[in-house]
Amino acid sequence: MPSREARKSLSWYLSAFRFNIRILFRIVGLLRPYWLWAVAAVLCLLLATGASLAVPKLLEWVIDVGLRTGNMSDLLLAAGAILVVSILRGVFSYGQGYYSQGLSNLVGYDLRDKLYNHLQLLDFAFHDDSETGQLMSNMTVDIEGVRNFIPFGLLRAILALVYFVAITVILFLLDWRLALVMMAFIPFMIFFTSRVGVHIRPVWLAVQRENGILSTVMQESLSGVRVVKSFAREEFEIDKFDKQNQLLRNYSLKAMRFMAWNQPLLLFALNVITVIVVWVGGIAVIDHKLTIGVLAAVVQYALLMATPIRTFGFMINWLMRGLACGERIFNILDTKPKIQDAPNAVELKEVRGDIKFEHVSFSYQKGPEVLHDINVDAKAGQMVALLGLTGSGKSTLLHLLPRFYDVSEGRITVDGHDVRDVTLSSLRRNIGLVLQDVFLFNATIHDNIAFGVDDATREQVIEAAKIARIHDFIMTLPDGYETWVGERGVTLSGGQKQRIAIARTLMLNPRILVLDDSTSSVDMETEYLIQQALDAVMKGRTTFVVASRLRTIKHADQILVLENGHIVERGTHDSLIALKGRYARLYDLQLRDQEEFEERMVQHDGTQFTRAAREEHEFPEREQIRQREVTR
Ligand SMILES: Nc1ncnc2c1ncn2[C@@H]1O[C@H](COP(=O)(O)OP(=O)(O)OP(=O)(O)O)[C@@H](O)[C@H]1O
Repeated sequence: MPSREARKSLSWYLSAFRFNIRILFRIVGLLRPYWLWAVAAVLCLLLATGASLAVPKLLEWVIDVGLRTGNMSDLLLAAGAILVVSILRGVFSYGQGYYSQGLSNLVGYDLRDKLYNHLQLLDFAFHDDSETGQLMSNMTVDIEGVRNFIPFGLLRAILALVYFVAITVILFLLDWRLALVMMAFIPFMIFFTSRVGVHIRPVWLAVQRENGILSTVMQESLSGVRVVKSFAREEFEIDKFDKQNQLLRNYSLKAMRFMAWNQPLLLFALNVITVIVVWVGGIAVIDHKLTIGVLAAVVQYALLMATPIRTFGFMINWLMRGLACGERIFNILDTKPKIQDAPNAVELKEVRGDIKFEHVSFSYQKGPEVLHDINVDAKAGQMVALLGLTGSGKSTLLHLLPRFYDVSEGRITVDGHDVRDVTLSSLRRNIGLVLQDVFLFNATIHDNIAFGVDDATREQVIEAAKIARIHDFIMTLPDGYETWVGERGVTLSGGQKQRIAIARTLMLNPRILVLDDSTSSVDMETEYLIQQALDAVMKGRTTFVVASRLRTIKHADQILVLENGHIVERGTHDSLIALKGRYARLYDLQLRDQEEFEERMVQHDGTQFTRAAREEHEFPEREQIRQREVTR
């Protein structure tokens, strides 16, 4: 009866084996669309193997027949046959390399597409939890791992197996006693290979994981390079990268150490056994029980056995690496987006824009509830402004409308349709978004504005840019609309980026607008332009806006004041001021100085301010308001 420990470890091995086999079958399944390539690769592989295995047999014939009879024509025939077989072997080896590499590239291409498409479909919740660097590493290093596994792991495994079985059969046909001696090698091979396989698999998983972390470190410090430099933390970042790089190097070296041991041990065991074969065979030749030709062929085949053995040692590494990479890729592919079309979802057509939040509560994944029993009734064309301290849940509320996340309780309707009952594409097509963190693509201004619309004309783009009050600025650039916006739009200011984002949203001509308008850090002139752009965009559309500008808030049909995820006050500007509650206090604290400044702005020509006027406006009055708030 095996001990409990042994049983436990046996069952662990079995379940690990089953798990690996499942991944292996899934990787093999990736070959299905290219089965002809796979068949061609295996066929070439078999023929190349057959050709190389024929050579020792021909050699035996040369020795035992050609040399003994001294017949020149027999010798020439044998030499010619060896030449032809060698040429064939070269041709088939080329075919095998061509088809197996082709196959691996085709599978790599497919897998990259599949993974990328899936990443595009996965919801916000998945991306909230994922690191960009890990995903980049999945897309590159892991796919390479699976791709390389096909020629170097899978096809070589077949090659090694075919070689091994064929040589064994030939050895038995040549001399079964010597073949039996050779078979003593098999237990060594199984022992060494499985040991290496078991140990190297977690090491490769660690290598892939650390690779992902390294990508994350790199991606973060490069995209945050301005923060790094402004805090003079270059040394810290270099050190962080170096530590992670060392970790990756150590794991890679560990994997190589396992590898490096495996092959020499296997080859040593094979050589010892070959010596025994020569010794046993030599005695048989001396006793005239065996011809020299047969012994020479047996020794040749024993030496040829080194090829599959070397391949086994090598292939186990690619196999385990491929399985580790496959596991990471399939983990993503198996993640189902939680936000997707219901089976009987309908198209949202001819949207009027009536929006209702009915008893909506929401929490992120397993976190605490951040919105509690939210009720909003926005009629088509109305503007709803959200106001509240930071972290009160304003952005979260906006994100529920286009179904970036699904409500935990209650429902949200557009024209009476629950947003979960309509198709995501039709819902999002009708909702224009300008979010807090404006993201521009590494493309021209034209392409950035036209992003949501296929085949948008330059006229349409210019029209949108004019409404968004960005056209005049674009025309001052040497390349105009063809100006290349750098990665993340770094060549533009915050206010310019925001207006391009507004133009991009305008291109969609949506009936519903969601604006997370928190660009409070721009200068007054830009602020004025953004305000004009927003006014133009909101006209005639149902708008939900997180507003920091008084004009927006004052003109809202409904103002919702949020506090810790609750709507604590609602109404129009005047009714809420009269209420003298939280809104009135926020107004005093944040907005009143804007109003007074706007009044003065009208006296100046609306857009131009002197620095003195701005300072005179901003500091003393804001200070007085704060004083009022403190003494209240
Ligand atoms: N992706 C997320 N995962 C988990 N919690 C989140 C996530 N986004 C926001 N939260 C939490 O939800 C709460 C509400 O955040 P939200 O961003 O909606 O506030 P906000 O009012 O828009 O703040 P701000 O004015 O600063 O943008 C906060 O406690 C925040 O920590």
